[in-house]
Amino acid sequence: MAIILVRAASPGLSDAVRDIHHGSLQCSPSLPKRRPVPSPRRWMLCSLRYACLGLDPPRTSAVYSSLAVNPAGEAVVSSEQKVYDVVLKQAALLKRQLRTPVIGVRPQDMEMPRTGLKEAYHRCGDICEEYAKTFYLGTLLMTEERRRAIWAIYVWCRRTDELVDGPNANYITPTALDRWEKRLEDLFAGRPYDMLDAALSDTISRFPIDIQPFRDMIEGMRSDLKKARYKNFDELYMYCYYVAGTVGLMSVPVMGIAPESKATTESVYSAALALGIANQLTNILRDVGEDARRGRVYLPQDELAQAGLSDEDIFRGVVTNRWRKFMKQQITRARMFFEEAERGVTELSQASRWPVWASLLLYRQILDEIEANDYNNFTKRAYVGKGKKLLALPVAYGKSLLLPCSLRNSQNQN
Ligand SMILES: CC(C)=CCC/C(C)=C/CC/C(C)=C/CC/C(C)=C/[C@@H]1[C@@H](COP(=O)(O)OP(=O)(O)O)[C@]1(C)CC/C=C(\C)CC/C=C(\C)CCC=C(C)C
Ligand SMILES: [Mn+2]
Repeated sequence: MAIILVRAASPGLSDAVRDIHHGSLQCSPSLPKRRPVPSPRRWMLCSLRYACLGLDPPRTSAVYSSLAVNPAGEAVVSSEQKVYDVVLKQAALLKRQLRTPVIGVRPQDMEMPRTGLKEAYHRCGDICEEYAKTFYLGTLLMTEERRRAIWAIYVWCRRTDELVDGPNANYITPTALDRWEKRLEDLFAGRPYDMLDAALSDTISRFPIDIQPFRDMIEGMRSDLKKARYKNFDELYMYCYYVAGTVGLMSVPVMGIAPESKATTESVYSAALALGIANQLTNILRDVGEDARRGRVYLPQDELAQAGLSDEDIFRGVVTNRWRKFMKQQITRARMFFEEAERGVTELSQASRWPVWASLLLYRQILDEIEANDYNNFTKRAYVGKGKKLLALPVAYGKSLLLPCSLRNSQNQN
């Protein structure tokens, strides 16, 4: 049996990789079963996305409908529908837990003095500041408890990403990810392995956070280990949910919904999911050249083919009119997800809105920079300059003062 210790020293990100590499923890991951629930709203959204892009929705893929037919003629559930089921489940859990708060493992019950916990959160804040300075600044406006919780979640996500994207990525195996998942289960059970885990363990005892988005992020890292191509947008959507949509779902219970908001919990979760998807699509469009040099093409293969492009064009890295046209479509789609997300930000509790607006505005500007670079994302990294970054902060602050959309709409109706 594994003995789990809370380490006294403060570990860095690379320690996490080493720990799970040398650790002896095992587990058999079990993904929750998903139920196909056709939803007219999702169907409309998906078909709209295709129509606006001027793309033919491939008949063999399930992108534009909640239920579709695969090449073998079987009915399949689209990724958007599968993920929407997760959204519904998370929203239901949040509503239930807010009605009957469960007393979890409180910090005082854990075998770590309060000063240790303080130090753990402090370290999470430092890591967050080091890796995501603007976002860290935004969190400073949040209440202390929420800010620390977001730092702890950020650090867990960053460590998870670092496993497959960091300097030791070549040594990471599916077994190592299984061990990371076992560690996750342990910290959810109040048995953190190190001090950074302890901060998250404390956070999940204070906020109604579910384990599923965390498990799903690890699943995304598993897929990164074995998959370097995406047949269509349906496959890419699932990947984006795993590695980024999950972040949105993890964050909502901490950020909180404004007490005056009239929006449904599901719609706020949907917006959070959309922001994660939008960010990840943007990240993929920014990093086309960098990813290609690692042998990875995240862009949907069928859409590349429809545009008369192939992997070879990407490896060659020459900006042609075909490429520009293709990129315009991809950018349009990413912007649609940002638009969907915008509606949800205003529904968050007032103090949480600023960092989310800031990150939305800043990340979306990367798309403008790709355009400004004449779509050369092969050799030029789209980068938002300091001036524009600084300007986004007061704009985000102004937006965070607006009343929730749901309230404005209901006032207009009265
Ligand atoms: C305020 C805010 C943004 C809170 C989220 C904080 C948080 C917990 C972030 C974790 C991010 C993270 C480390 C994810 C791991 C996987 C990963 C790296 C995903 C990519 C992020 C960008 O990273 P970067 O540019 O550094 O990429 P490289 O590694 O260099 O390639 C992603 C593109 C995804 C990030 C996704 C989000 C930040 C989701 C944000 C959504 C919300 C906070 C929900 C807000 C609520 C509503 C209602 C809209
Ligand atoms: Mn990237």
